[in-house]
Amino acid sequence: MTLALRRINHRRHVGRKEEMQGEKTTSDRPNDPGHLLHTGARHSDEKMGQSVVDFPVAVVLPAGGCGERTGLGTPKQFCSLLRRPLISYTIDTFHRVSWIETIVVVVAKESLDLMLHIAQKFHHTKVIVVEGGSTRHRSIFKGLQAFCARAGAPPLPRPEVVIIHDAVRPFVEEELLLQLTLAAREQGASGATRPLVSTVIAATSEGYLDHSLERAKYRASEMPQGFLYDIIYQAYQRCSEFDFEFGTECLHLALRYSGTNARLLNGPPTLWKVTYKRDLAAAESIIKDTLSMSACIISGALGETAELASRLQENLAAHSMTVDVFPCVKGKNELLMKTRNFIQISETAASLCETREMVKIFEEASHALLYPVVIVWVHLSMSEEPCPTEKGAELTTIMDISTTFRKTNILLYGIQVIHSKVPELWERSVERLSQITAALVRDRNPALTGQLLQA
Ligand SMILES: Nc1ccn([C@@H]2O[C@H](COP(=O)(O)OP(=O)(O)OP(=O)(O)O)[C@@H](O)[C@H]2O)c(=O)n1
Ligand SMILES: O=P(O)(O)OC[C@@H](O)[C@@H](O)[C@@H](O)CO
Repeated sequence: MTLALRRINHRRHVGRKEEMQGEKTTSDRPNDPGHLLHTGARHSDEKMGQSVVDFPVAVVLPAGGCGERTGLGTPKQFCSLLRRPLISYTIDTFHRVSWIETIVVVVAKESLDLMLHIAQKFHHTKVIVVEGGSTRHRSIFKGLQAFCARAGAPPLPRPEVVIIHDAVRPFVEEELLLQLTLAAREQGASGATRPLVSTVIAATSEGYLDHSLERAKYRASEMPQGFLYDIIYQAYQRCSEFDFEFGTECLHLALRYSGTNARLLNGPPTLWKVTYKRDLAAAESIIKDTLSMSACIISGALGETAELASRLQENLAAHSMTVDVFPCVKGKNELLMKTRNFIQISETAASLCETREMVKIFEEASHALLYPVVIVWVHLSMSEEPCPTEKGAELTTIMDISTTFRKTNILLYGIQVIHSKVPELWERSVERLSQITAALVRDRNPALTGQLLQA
């Protein structure tokens, strides 16, 4: 689908002076990042969702704000996490849901071209970009209007259910989307909620406590939210200027203007919204956690490298990494596509040819397009005095090919480890190798690519 750019009237976003939203809620269950991002295998939910969602579903992602509360010059939805804009992570989650047909992204006029570029660069082919409004509600309404006949642009197929989700909430689960969609189809509206962390109080105009609310009776309203398209569209058609300007709750509009009481669903702690600068760091940390949970060691067939592979596998488990070991990756393309971290152990630089072969498969499949792939090349030197010229040659090779790989988001690191005959020295080297490898996989720092580190 070509990306259609709809220039619908637009006025600049004027920062709303809303109460600062509460902090991210504390986790009432382990914040397991593993399921948040589709970093490899497709989810079985997609098949399940496809069987029950036999009606058209679309998404509207309001992304027209300027992110004033981050204090950054770039609107937070376009700030990079692991060299990819935050909004692309949110889009990708919806993009992978097979029963979602269209994703309307609503951005400020000055971000239209940038958003189109992001959609094209990261293959977000379900995306339609429209111009937003001066407030979030106005932007959402612009997004909904993309499904109506508009002068100068063909309307999009009208969905039965529309999911509205803040573009700056990157961690949303497909299972929740399915529940909200089915609830919205049945009830007319549905929304995700979380327990309140702080108590809500009302202040007098002089700045004193007027009263506080009984926290147990209230919930925090999060996103995503689902609506029968006609319900929410009618609500926005009837929405007052005050609500357009100062409102923050779509569920309220559905109740007030369409008489629809939304069904409320408990959402996971991952629904938090990136609001402040520190939330960007938190989001990147969660993405790194997700990407560094598993790895594949390619050990070659030699006894020494296989033995080191097994030691490394054991030690990386202590870094909460699930590691598979294979002598080679020939014929394992499916495995390659599910893995983001590779550790190649060899006694000679010749194995870098196999690395090149692996990277060729990644490039053909655009495997590293959305998430960086890490390759740690471990050179096991059986000689206590490695030959300096050989080491120099290896370093040059590593530096050369890592520069080429980085262009396709593949990060190649080198580590040399000397197989000392002194057991204590060898043990220490293996431990250091494990720590360096775990750190390289976890941090995915482009600055260290092409180096030959010493374990
Ligand atoms: N005129 C606006 C204002 C906000 N949003 C979007 O609504 C979502 C939630 O809003 P918020 O977190 O408040 O974003 P900003 O308005 O950008 O933040 P700030 O209030 O700090 O400026 C964001 O994805 C934001 O881009 C929008 O589409 N159009
Ligand atoms: O006020 P903000 O623009 O930061 O947040 C908008 C929404 O995310 C917020 O109102 C949720 O509680 C959903 O209704």
